[in-house]
Parts: sequence; C-alpha cells; structure tokens
Amino acid sequence: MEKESEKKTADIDNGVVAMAVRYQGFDPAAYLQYNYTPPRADFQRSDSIVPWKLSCLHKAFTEGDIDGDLLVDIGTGPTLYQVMSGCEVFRRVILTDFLEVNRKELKTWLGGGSGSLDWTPYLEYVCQLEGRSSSAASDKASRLRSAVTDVLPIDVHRQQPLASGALPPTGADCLVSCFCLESVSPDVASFNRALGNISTLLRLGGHLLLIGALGESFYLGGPGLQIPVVPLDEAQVCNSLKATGFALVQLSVYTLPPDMRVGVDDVSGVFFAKARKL
Ligand SMILES: C[S@@+](CC[C@H](N)C(=O)[O-])C[C@H]1O[C@@H](n2cnc3c(N)ncnc32)[C@H](O)[C@@H]1O
Ligand SMILES: O=S(=O)(c1ccc2c(c1)CN[C@@H](CF)C2)N1CCSCC1
Repeated sequence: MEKESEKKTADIDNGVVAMAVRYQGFDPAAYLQYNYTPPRADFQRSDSIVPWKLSCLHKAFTEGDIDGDLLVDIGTGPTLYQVMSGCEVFRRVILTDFLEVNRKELKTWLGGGSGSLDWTPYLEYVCQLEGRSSSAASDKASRLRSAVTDVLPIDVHRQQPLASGALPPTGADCLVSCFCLESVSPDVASFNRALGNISTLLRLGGHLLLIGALGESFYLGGPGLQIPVVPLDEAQVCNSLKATGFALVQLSVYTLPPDMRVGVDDVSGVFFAKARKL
C-alpha cells in the first residue's frame, strides 16, 4: 500500500518529468521571435515592456546596495538582456540553462557569432541608461563577452541545481532569473521548492532579482509547442519569497497593453522583484 507521502513524491516527480519532456521541443529562435521582437520589443514605444524591464534591471544593479564578484543568471534561455547591466557591476557572470540548444545559442553569441537575434538595440538602450553614447554598444558587447566565464547546465528542481564545485564555496553574490521558475514548475509547491533550491546558490545577504509572468497559464516554446505555466499573482510572489527566506526590497508590476497580447502566451503582466537572502 503506497503511503500518502510516497504518492505525493511520485506526483511531484511525474509533474517535473513531464515538464522536462515538454521542453525537449523548445525552439530558441522561435521563442526569441515571439517575445524579443516588435511589438513586445519596440524601443520606440514609451509604453513598451522593453524600456520598463531594462530600466528595472539597470536601476537595481546601480542603486548602490548590490555588489560583489559573481552574478549568476538562472534559466538564461537564449537571451542576454538580463545581464547587460549586471556585467558592468560584477567581475564574473555565469549563465545557466536546462537545454543544450539554449546553451549553444548563448555560446554562439559569446564566441562573437551572430545568434538568432541581433541584441544591438538592447545593448544600445542599456548604454543610454548608463549615460554612454549608443555607439558604445559594441564596447558593451565586448565587456559582456569578457565577463561571462561559464555557460552551465542547471535544473532548478534539484536540491543542488548546479554541478558540485560549479560555484565558489561562498556561492554567488547575486542571482538574476527571468521567466524561468513559473515556466518550469507544474504548480505553486514546485515553484516554491525551486525558489528554495536556487536560494542555496546565493550567499547570505546576497540579492535575487526575480522577473516573471503574472497570470500566465501557458506560452509557446516553439511552433505549436504549448508549455504550461503556473499562474502567479503579486501576493503569491511575495508569499513565496518570504517562505523561502528572502526579504522583499522592491516589487514593481507592468501590465501588458492589449496589443502586446499576441497569442504566444496569455500573460497579463510582468513582475520585477528585488529581494535579499536573510
Ligand atoms: C520562458 S524561458 C525564459 C528564458 C529567459 N530567461 C528569458 O528571460 O526569456 C524558460 C527557460 O527555462 C529553462 N528550463 C526548463 N526547465 C528547466 C529546469 N528544470 N531548470 C532550469 N531551467 C529550466 C528553459 O530551457 C528556458 O530557457
Ligand atoms: O515581458 S516580455 O513581453 C516577455 C518576455 C518573455 C516571456 C513573456 C513576456 C511571457 N511569457 C514568458 C513565458 F515564460 C516568456 N518581454 C519581451 C520584450 S523584452 C522584455 C520582456
């Protein structure tokens, strides 16, 4: 007779395994096209989400309470926008993802190749935020390429998400993670466990910059590939951070304009949370 606790563990594992199987069809190029080109990535629109998100990251990294040596991005995917400000603050940046196709996409760009998306508009915008001329974008790209020392496999559902020895014994000084945890977790309990797992990678007093989807139940990870997302609201984000030993420093929310709801997901908003590990 299976005990209730054994059944719950089995259910947890089945949900995580099913999610991992679903991700085998993830298409980095399609994902970038869906989310990181206009109308969602329109630098000419003042109400576009790109200026909002890049400004949140710039402010968080430069307002003086975040410092250290090592920044780790959790569930990087094929995107680089999330570390364009952080690479100016930290000597070392580590990128991570579950899928080899995404790690390959990152390594192509880091190696000087042109990946599936031209990140120049993002680099130019962050240069403007930093008071540099937008012509400094190529210099920033070089600094980012120099700062990234590793692109590592990760599984946030493991109590030890990275291989042992991947980080210094003291852990990372700062974590950033965008649209990952809610997009890989079958339910809130799994989301909370994953948040607790990545917290083990961060030193005490270190900061977590967590960006994610609000009210989202699915997204397209490729043509016809619906990936389930655990729907979150602001209260849940706050509760999850508190339950996993973080002090919330700042929470900002962006509501997607109707014309940015383009069918590639059912997201209603985006949250930006800055938290500190107690
Ligand atoms: C919605 S994408 C987010 C990508 C990127 N961070 C962004 O801001 O757009 C979710 C990412 O989580 C990764 N992923 C899937 N399962 C994972 C797991 N168990 N642990 C860590 N990352 C995972 C996927 O490969 C994918 O790159
Ligand atoms: O906020 S976005 O519109 C965005 C960016 C990525 C995602 C979503 C939304 C919603 N679905 C997520 C599935 F995990 C992925 N955005 C796209 C332009 S650049 C800044 C981020």
